Amino acid sequence: MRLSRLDVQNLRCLVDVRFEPSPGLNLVTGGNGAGKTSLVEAVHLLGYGRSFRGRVRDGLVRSGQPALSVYAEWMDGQGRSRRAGLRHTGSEWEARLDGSQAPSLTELCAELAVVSFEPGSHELIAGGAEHRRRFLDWALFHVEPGFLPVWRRYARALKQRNALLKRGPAANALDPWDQELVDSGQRLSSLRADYLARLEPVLATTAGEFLPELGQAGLGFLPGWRQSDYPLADALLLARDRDLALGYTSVGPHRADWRVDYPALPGKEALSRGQEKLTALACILAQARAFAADRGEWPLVCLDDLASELDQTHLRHALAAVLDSGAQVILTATEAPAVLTGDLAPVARFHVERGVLRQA
Ligand SMILES: Nc1ncnc2c1ncn2[C@@H]1O[C@H](COP(=O)(O)OP(=O)(O)OP(=O)(O)O)[C@@H](O)[C@H]1O
Repeated sequence: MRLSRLDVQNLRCLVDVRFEPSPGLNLVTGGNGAGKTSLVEAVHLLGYGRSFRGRVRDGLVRSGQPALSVYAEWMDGQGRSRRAGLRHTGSEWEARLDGSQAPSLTELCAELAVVSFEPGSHELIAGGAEHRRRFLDWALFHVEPGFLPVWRRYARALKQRNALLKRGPAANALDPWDQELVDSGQRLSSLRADYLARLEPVLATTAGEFLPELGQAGLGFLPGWRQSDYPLADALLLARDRDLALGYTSVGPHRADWRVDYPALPGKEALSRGQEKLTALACILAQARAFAADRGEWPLVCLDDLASELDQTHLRHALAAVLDSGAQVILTATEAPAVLTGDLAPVARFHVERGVLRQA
């Protein structure tokens, strides 16, 4: 995946910016509030339909403007030129992919694979399970063609079941939706478990590069019900009275989670903030490596403000790991990190000031 052009209009402080990154390492420097993260958010928006700082309606559109727009051109793994554009008002959007109307944002996001590490990424380890489910489902969305239909079936059945639970129905009205949840949920869960099993050795290698002192990292999957005790159908039945009282479905794959285990530590609570960040970075890079192994090309790697998150040694390891693979990287920093002055890789330099980007 090689981004060659990114045009951004009216996204936070970026009024009208054109970014033409090189295929390798791109360093974007600028002072606080200059617009570095906004540039990375523009890339992320095309890859995820949202920012890592929230949804478009949460302040992504420049104040006083009706909509933002982002346009990108890139080369995919098969050497084909691709282009995509998105205009978003915060509530409504229109998107084009290779010159045609994109029927859904999902379709757009399936084409441009992006992984981002940013100052909030430690939430992947320290935050709620929704961060980790999103991480897991992003990977499956890109590498497992059967995932999206199953995920949609499950989400629809869950919505219907929850609506019935809120109304306090006759219990047997739940039966067809329980069956649908079981059929799609078991499949969803086994796709997630299989993916984590494939990711585990990649994570062990990657985490070993950053945190060798913690021993070999392992991954534990928590499917969202006590799978080792009973199947999902029984879990739903057993939870039915509680679900009726709560008004929502309390067990199932929508409550799934996963965790990173280190033999040297009793649990994730024992990680320092820096170790949380390094573990999150290892997970994100492992995910990108696993993506590359499946798809034959690396996703675009965005590393926002990485130098303020890591010490120089870890920064060098992280950049070397990504750049050795030939991935395209967008790295932002208030100042050029010292490790970039060595022989790491050729660097294309850009500078942003009050929302105006220029090649440095
Ligand atoms: N909706 C908006 N409309 C206009 N300006 C905005 C909007 N949201 C944020 N901003 C401004 O855009 C800038 C955001 O910059 P950004 O977060 O990209 O900075 P940065 O270069 O990453 O800075 P830092 O180094 O401090 O993280 C800030 O100056 C902020 O005040």
